[in-house]
Amino acid sequence: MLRWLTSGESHGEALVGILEGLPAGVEIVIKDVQDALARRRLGYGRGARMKFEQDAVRVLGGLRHGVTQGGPLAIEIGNTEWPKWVDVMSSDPVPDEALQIDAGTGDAREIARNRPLTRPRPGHADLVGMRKYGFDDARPVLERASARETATRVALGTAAAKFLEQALGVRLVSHVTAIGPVEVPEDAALPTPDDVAALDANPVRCHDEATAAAMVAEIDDCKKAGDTLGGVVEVLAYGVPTGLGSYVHADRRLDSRLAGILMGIQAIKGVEVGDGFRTARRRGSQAHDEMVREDGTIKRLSNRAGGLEGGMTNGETLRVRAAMKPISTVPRALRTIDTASEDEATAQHQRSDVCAVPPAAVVAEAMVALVLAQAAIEKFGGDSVDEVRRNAETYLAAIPELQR
Ligand SMILES: Cc1cc2nc3c(=O)[nH]c(=O)nc-3n(C[C@H](O)[C@H](O)[C@H](O)COP(=O)(O)O)c2cc1C
Ligand SMILES: C=C(O[C@@H]1CC(C(=O)O)=C[C@@H](OP(=O)(O)O)[C@H]1O)C(=O)O
Repeated sequence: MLRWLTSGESHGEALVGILEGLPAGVEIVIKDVQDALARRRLGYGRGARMKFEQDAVRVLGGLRHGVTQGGPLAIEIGNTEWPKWVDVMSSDPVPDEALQIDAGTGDAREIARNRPLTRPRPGHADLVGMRKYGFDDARPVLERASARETATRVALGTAAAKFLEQALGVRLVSHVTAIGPVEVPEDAALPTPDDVAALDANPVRCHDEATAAAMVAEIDDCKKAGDTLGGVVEVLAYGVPTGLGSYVHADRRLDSRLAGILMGIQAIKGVEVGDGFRTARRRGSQAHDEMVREDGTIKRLSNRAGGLEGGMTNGETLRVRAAMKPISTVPRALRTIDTASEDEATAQHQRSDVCAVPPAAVVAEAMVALVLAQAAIEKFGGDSVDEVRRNAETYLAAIPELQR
């Protein structure tokens, strides 16, 4: 069984992630995690914080000499913003004076940091979190609801992706298919693992050059207007063995597990598998993937299902999409209320991303890697990479000739 947990706040000292159940023998070095985190920081439209903060990675357990040992993998990502937040986010109580900055002479940013947040921002967890956990300050809500936490998911997802590649030859690709109203044409070629370096280098992680340029222009336009944008990301997994997931029960279906995990990313509001909602508008003859036998093996004439039938991988490329809502902290401040008075208010905005769709693609890729690794370990078992590989080969070799 593969499971994971994350802990930590956006402006706390560090985030921590634990991945338990990863087989021994996965080759991974700290630089792999740093590189993955660097990819998550990329993207045109990201806010000021991405420019000055670094992800300070430490591996605290589970890895020895660049090889996983079978025990829980523990990764710490230090927030280099921490020195500014030592008092506000202190785990031990601090004297009141530590948080009181002179309103006349103090630094405006510091005053804003220290003051209780009583103007909940529409689109964020602020108001409901205050009600639910009994806070009169939205600070603790936003600290944990923040997508800063996705850094930990990407770190853990890196280990899952290394396992998938080394044990099964699976390779993942993530890209952006829409930013606001600007979309990649429906018939555009899908990126492959060979395109990953070019996607990393593209400012909006888009495979189609003309669309990428239009996306950048849309972000510029939106920024000028004091507004924010969402979009759509797609994750592709190449080389996934057939038979991960199951049709026998709802919670064992791989499509339900992928949808759940992708919806668990902050700001994701919809998930599509394969052609997704477009399939619903087609007739059956145009919706499914016909099979023919070619050179002794089964070949599909299309991949509209996105590599999933009956909640199981069918051996075709896995293809899932996630739709992200526009960033909630809108510079052109939205109306809100004040929980400390009856005054009308506008939501606080200091700094924020205008568009975080490119990093959301990297986060979605990490989440798909974790779910696929989990499903692969369930299907094949094994305590080491070699054992998982052997078990997978034996299973695949036992599939009757006429079903291959
Ligand atoms: C990679 C990433 C970066 C984000 N950056 C911001 C940001 O800078 N400002 C903001 O208001 N929301 C940002 N968000 C979105 C918020 O965290 C999210 O809208 C908020 O948690 C509420 O969304 P929910 O209703 O889906 O939880 C980001 C989301 C992701 C995935
Ligand atoms: C720090 C990250 O993303 C943050 C996610 C986020 C939010 O509200 O979700 C708000 C912003 O942080 P702040 O409010 O401190 O400016 C982003 O920078 C990150 O992705 O590493």
